[in-house]
This record gives sequence, C-alpha cells and structure tokens, in this order.
Amino acid sequence: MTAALTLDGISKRYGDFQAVRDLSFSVAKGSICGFLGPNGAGKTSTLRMILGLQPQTSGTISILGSSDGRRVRDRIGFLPEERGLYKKMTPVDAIAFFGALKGLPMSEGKRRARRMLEEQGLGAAQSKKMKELSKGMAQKVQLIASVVHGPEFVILDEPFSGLDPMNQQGLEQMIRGLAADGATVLFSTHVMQHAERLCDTVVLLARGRKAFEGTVDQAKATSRRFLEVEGAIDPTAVAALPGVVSVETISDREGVRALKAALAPDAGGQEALKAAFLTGLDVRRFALKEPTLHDAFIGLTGDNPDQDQSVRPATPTEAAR
Ligand SMILES: Nc1ncnc2c1ncn2[C@@H]1O[C@H](COP(=O)(O)OP(=O)(O)OP(=O)(O)O)[C@@H](O)[C@H]1O
Repeated sequence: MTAALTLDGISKRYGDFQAVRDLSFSVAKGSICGFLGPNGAGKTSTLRMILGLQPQTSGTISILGSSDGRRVRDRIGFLPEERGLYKKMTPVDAIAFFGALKGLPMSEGKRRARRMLEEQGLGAAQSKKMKELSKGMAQKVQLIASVVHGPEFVILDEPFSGLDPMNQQGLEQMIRGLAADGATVLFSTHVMQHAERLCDTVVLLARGRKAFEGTVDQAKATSRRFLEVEGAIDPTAVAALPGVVSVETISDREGVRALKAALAPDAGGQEALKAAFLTGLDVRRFALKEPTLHDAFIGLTGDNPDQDQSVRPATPTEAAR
C-alpha cells in the first residue's frame, strides 16, 4: 500500500496532562479512514498535529510525503470541529473565498461552488445568506468550502455532529464521492455507525492510546456474537445455556429482564435456544446478533464511545483542595 499519511510514535502533552500516547498508524492513499473515540480521547489534538497546527511532543508524521502539514496545506482540505462561515456571505462567495485561501482563482471557485451546491441539492440556497441556511445546509456548505480546491487529502473533525439522519446520509454520500474521485479521507467521530458504513479502515483511540487499527470487519471479529433474551428469566439460568460465556442485564422491570448473552466463538445460538425451551425458561424474545463496531470498541477498550473522556482543567477551588 502507498501511505498518504503515517504517524510514528506520536505523543502530545499539555503541561502535566498526556493527551496522546505513542500513537502510530497509516492511511492508504485513496482510502477512507475513521478515527474513532469518545469525546476527549485525543482525536482533535492528533488531527491538529497532522495539519501542523500544533507541534507534537514526540514522534514523527509524514503527510503527502512531508514531515510538516503546513508545507502541503494547499493539497489538504480541513473541516474543523468549530464551524462557522461569514454569516452575511452567500454560500457561493463563502466557498470561493475559502478556495482562494488555497490558491484557487475566485472565478473558478465560484463556478465550482455553483456546481457542487447543485450536486448536493443546494441549488436554491446559492444566493441566500449563510445565516438563512439550516444547520444541515450550512454544514454541507462548509464541507464544500473545505474541498473546493480539489485536495488530495481531506481531514474532517466530527463532520456528523449536530446533523439529523437525513443530512448525515447526505454527508456520507459526499465523503464517498470524495474518495471515488481519488482523495484520501480521514474523519473523526465518536458515533461508530458512520464509520461502520463508510470506512475502509478504522483507528480506535481511547484515553490517548490506540486500541485497534484495521478494517471494520477485523474490528468486529475481535468481539463475540451474542444473544438478546427477554422474559421473566434469571441471568444465571441464561449463563448455564450451552455456548454462553457471559451475561449482562440490560434492563429489569419487576423480574422481566432484557439480557445480553455473549457466545463462545464456535457457538451458533441454536443449541442455547433449544436448551432454553427444554428447560422451560420463560423466553418472550430470543435473537442472535452479530457484534457491531460499538460492541468491538467496548470490548477492545473497556470504554463506551459515548462517554466523554475529556479532562478539564481544575477550577481554582478544586485545585486548592
Ligand atoms: N490546549 C489544550 N490544553 C490543555 N488540555 C487540552 C488542550 N486541548 C485538548 N486538551 C485536553 O486533551 C484531551 C484530548 O482532547 P481532544 O480535543 O484532542 O479530544 P477529542 O477526542 O478530539 O475530543 P472532542 O471531540 O471532545 O474534541 C482532553 O482531555 C482535552 O481536555
């Protein structure tokens, strides 16, 4: 594989706090890579180091053949986590302005902006002001602004946050389109479902450390298939079923429980179902489930991707304690 990006032993300290630890991974040219982890895991810090917006404490980075992202900035597109385009500009002017910052002539930027807005179903919004657009529309405009110059490498920080499912789908299509046109895409998210649908590879990050790098299928293969069982059943009775290695109680309403039972790698679930009926368990629902990327993340890191891991600076009173 030809790598468009390689990180080797990257660490980042903010004062006494180690936000990123000995992080190494590669992204193949032309692929879509998901950089996944809870809020505060160290994703934005890493993306900023890749872009050369802040220095690493140690380690080396190679992006598009350069050890400094700033030297290849015109070949990179970046959608930051904090968004905002000039409210009084029209989308066409805003997109062309961002293109011009990367060396694209204004007239060409406007031409491309009109075409790309049309392609994204935003033709009618072209002459409105940015402040008149919905959040979903504005986010699409901002993504277009970050890629209008035709970058080889696109870095998107939490591009799906704050979008409704419809707009999330539209954004997924845009990202697929960028890769289909030959760009390499690296995007961060704490929502595993997007990565599951989009990515060639994923890098899982928890508390500043890499927990996994590989394909989505490889990540899922680290986790077990499981059974969802519901009824007036004791968890110990489910734990005794053939093939079941552990049981977790998801909910318990006066003894009617929803249980999640992890299966041994070679267990199919049918044996457990048969045994459940033969022993007369009160099974009201029984389903065999494949692990999701979310399950794999929890299995690999012991952390829930939905939980914030940010370490906030101590308030003066906390610090005095
Ligand atoms: N400039 C800074 N000074 C001190 N601590 C920082 C700084 N920037 C980030 N941190 C801390 O480093 C940790 C990682 O933050 P980072 O923003 O990289 O995580 P993240 O995974 O991108 O999360 P989020 O999606 O919430 O931004 C957090 O605990 C954060 O509070």
